Amino acid sequence: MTPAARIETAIVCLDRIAAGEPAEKVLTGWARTARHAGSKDRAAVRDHVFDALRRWWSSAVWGGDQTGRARMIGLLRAEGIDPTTLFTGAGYGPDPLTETERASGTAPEGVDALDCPAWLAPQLRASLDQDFDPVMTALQSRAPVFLRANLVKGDRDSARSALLAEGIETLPHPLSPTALEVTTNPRRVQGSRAWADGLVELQDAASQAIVDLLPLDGTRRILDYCAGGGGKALAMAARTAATIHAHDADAARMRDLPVRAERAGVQIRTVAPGTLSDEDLYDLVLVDAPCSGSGAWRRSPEGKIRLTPQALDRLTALQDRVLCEAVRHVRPGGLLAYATCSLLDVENRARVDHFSAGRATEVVAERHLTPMDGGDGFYCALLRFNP
Ligand SMILES: C[S@@+](CC[C@H](N)C(=O)[O-])C[C@H]1O[C@@H](n2cnc3c(N)ncnc32)[C@H](O)[C@@H]1O
Repeated sequence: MTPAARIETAIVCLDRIAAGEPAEKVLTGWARTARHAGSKDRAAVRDHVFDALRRWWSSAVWGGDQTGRARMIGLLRAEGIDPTTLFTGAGYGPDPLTETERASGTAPEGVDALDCPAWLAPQLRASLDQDFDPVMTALQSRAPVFLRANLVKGDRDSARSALLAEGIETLPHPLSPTALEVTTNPRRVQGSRAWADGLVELQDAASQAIVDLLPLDGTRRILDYCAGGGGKALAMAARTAATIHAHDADAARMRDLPVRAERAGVQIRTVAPGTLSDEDLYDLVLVDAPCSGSGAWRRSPEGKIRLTPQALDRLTALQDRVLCEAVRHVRPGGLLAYATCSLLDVENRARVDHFSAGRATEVVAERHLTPMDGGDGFYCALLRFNP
């Protein structure tokens, strides 16, 4: 595919996404039928689409309209590239710009320039304070690729050397003693020997830092109540000999966990939803709660355009419910860790305060991370239950 043809394909995908179809479904649907497209074409189309999602509002203002075509024109203008060099109509590329398109489009201002959903700006501003502008700016760019060195199989240096031998360069990242930032060939990681042998796992550095915060020494039984794919359960298992149980309301989300645990050389027992009883008590229960994902909008930018006030209300109600369910499994004197990848106070400290009201709990540690720290935005509070 020519560079222009990749842009034309991204335009078609963006129009379907704007009409409500999920981005992943649109991209995989296109890739399945596009026999002429090689792996570099697929990656380039995906990058165009995700760049436009991250810059949903600014690209539309630069391009002068809300269409996929205007957004791609806008992205090029924002990067200082004259769109007429690619919009020529040649080689399955987009048609030349009309007179109206040439005359339209301006530099975005205010929340549009930051690609912040206008309705959410007051809440994000209040939550982030003076970091609002730099965090929103950071969320307009792609996320770095991070790995977690698996301490069961070696240390961070040995993982680095093994990756380097396969042409993958990394740098230690200060957010966690296990974090490596991939600086060359990130797309090779999952085909590498180091990954297949379980020396490293793909995991955001902030996610690793949240696990570092958990006091695992001295714990015998840990419940990961919202385990999902098990990223945090695996990171905990690499640091402790405690028994770890992984639970999720949606059992299908834990489907790959046994294979991942085997690759990592750790043991995690999955617990089917609905099978935990009130007698199942743990020293530590982690609630990595379903949330807006606003801290991870670099990685999953579609969330930024789909979130609505109603969806946020539903999420905070769900967070309250999950906390109430999970606390039944904390032993007296045990710990409950509440985490989200959200930047919003309403999903973070406000939920902890709401939950703690009238309960004999004490917040013993709390951490807020934003993309300014290098990884995703994350929040974690550690609560002790006084018997
Ligand atoms: C943020 S994700 C977890 C990510 C995971 N801990 C990781 O590190 O990879 C939140 C998870 O909560 C689960 N969930 C939603 N409602 C739940 C509930 N009532 N009880 C338990 N899990 C729930 C979702 O299915 C989802 O997998």
